[in-house]
Amino acid sequence: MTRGGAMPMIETRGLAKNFTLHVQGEVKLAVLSDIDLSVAAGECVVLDGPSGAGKSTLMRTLYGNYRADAGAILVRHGDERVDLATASPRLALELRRRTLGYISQFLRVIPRVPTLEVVAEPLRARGVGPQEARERAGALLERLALPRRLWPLSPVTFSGGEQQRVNIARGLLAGHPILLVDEPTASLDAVNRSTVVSLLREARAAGTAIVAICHDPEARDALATRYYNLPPRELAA
Ligand SMILES: Nc1ncnc2c1ncn2[C@@H]1O[C@H](COP(=O)(O)OP(=O)(O)OP(=O)(O)O)[C@@H](O)[C@H]1O
Repeated sequence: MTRGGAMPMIETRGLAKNFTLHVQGEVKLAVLSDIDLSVAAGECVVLDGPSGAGKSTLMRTLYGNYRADAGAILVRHGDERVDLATASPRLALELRRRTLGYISQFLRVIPRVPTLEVVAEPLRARGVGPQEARERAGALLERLALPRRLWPLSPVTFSGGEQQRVNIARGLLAGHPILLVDEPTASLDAVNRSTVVSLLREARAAGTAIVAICHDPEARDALATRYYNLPPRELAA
C-alpha cells in the first residue's frame, strides 16, 4: 500500500484476463489484455465494445470475482491505494465492504428476509441505527416506486424489475465511493428507467466513481461522462 494524494478512485494498469477451456482442448481465450482504465471521483465510465468484447469479464475482474492474470487494479481505499489484483482475501473483503460496490443485474438474497431489511442492511452494517436505516431504505424504495405492500415480503418471488429496483436501492444505500453497475435499467419500464438514471447521476454528482455496462442508448448517454472502448481481442495459442 502507498499513501494517496490526488489520484483516480480506480485504475487498471496492463490488466489481463485469460480463460483456459480445459474441456475443449485447453484452448486459451485472451479476453482482456493491456487494459488501462482510470476513473476519477464524479466520473461515470461506460464500457463499450461489441458483444463478447469482455465488458462483463472486466467488471468481474475489477470486483475481484475473477483473478487477473497480469497487471494491477489500484483502488483508492480511504487515503491509501490498494492493488486488488494482489490483495489478500481479507483485504479484498474489506475493500468491498467500505469502498467498492457492485450492483449486478440480478438480486441474490437470503430467503425470508423482508425487502426493507435487505435494502437497509448495508446501512446497518455501517453502524446506522435500525430505525434510521429503515426510514432511509423506505424513502429510496418509495422513490423507486416499489409498492409499500411489498416491503415486508422477501424479494425472492418479485418480478425481474422489482428485484432490480431492490438491488439498486441496496447498492446505492451502501454509499460506496466506487460503484460497478451492470445493466442497471435492463428490466425496467420507462418511468423506472428514468428514476434509476437520476439516482445514478445524483451519486455521480456527489462524487461516486462509476463504471457501468449499459446497452440502453438513452440511459448510457445520460450516465456516461466518458466511454471506454474495449480493444478487439485475439485468440491466443
Ligand atoms: N467463465 C468463462 N469461461 C470461459 N470463457 C468465458 C467466461 N466468461 C466469459 N468468457 C468468454 O469471454 C468473452 C467475453 O465475454 P463477456 O461476457 O465478458 O463479453 P461482453 O462484452 O460482456 O459481452 P455481451 O455484451 O454479449 O454481454 C466471450 O468470448 C466469452 O465466451
